[in-house]
Amino acid sequence: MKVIGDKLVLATHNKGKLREIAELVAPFGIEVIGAEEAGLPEPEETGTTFIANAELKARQAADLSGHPALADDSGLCVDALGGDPGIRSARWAEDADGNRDFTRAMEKVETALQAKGDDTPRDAHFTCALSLAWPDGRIETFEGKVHGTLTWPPRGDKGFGYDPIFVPHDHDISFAEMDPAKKHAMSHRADAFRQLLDWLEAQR
Ligand SMILES: O=c1[nH]c(=O)c2ncn([C@@H]3O[C@H](COP(=O)(O)OP(=O)(O)OP(=O)(O)O)[C@@H](O)[C@H]3O)c2[nH]1
Ligand SMILES: [Mg+2]
Repeated sequence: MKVIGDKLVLATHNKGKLREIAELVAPFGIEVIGAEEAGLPEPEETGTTFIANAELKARQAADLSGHPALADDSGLCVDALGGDPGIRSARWAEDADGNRDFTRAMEKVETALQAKGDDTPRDAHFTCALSLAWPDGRIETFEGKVHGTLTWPPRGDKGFGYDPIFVPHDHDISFAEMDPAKKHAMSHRADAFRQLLDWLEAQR
């Protein structure tokens, strides 16, 4: 693909995301390198929006690696919790030592929802900002979403993160019970990726 070239850094340290993005990129025959493989540090996510954090991760990776870099900032936004955990979705899973445990993070979400009362709506969405940065300073960012409801207890062992409690609209199984190809066809990440592809197509 001409605008990208033949090498793309996937600027994420999250193995679940890395697997999903590599699968989305696979049909285009571009060689991908993960952030760890490229020896990139994990930047502090100081932005206050998904877009700002995706852009800072992509910019740092492109500058340090000298290759175009694609970064993803994403999270679960729960309506009744004012959009939390939102951009702090990874941090909600961390203990005092910074180790992540998503069983605990899902329990935190459920506890916060139950504290609001039995009739509290369980609507939620995932957001994903994908940012593509080039070493020459160009940057393009796209934001995708998928809406659904939260189920309890967690169901399924596929996917990653909060997938076991998220049931997308018009479905009755969680993202973690779904065949990965099916999640890829409808996820927030797939939505953002489709917009990125449309933009790339228009550049040719
Ligand atoms: O169930 C899920 N299904 C998904 O499809 C999904 N996408 C994102 N998330 C969660 O949202 C946070 C992102 O945080 P985040 O963007 O900072 O990523 P991260 O810190 O894990 O890696 P990096 O890309 O920053 O290196 C992390 O907690 C993820 O588990 C998801 N959870
Ligand atoms: Mg992160």
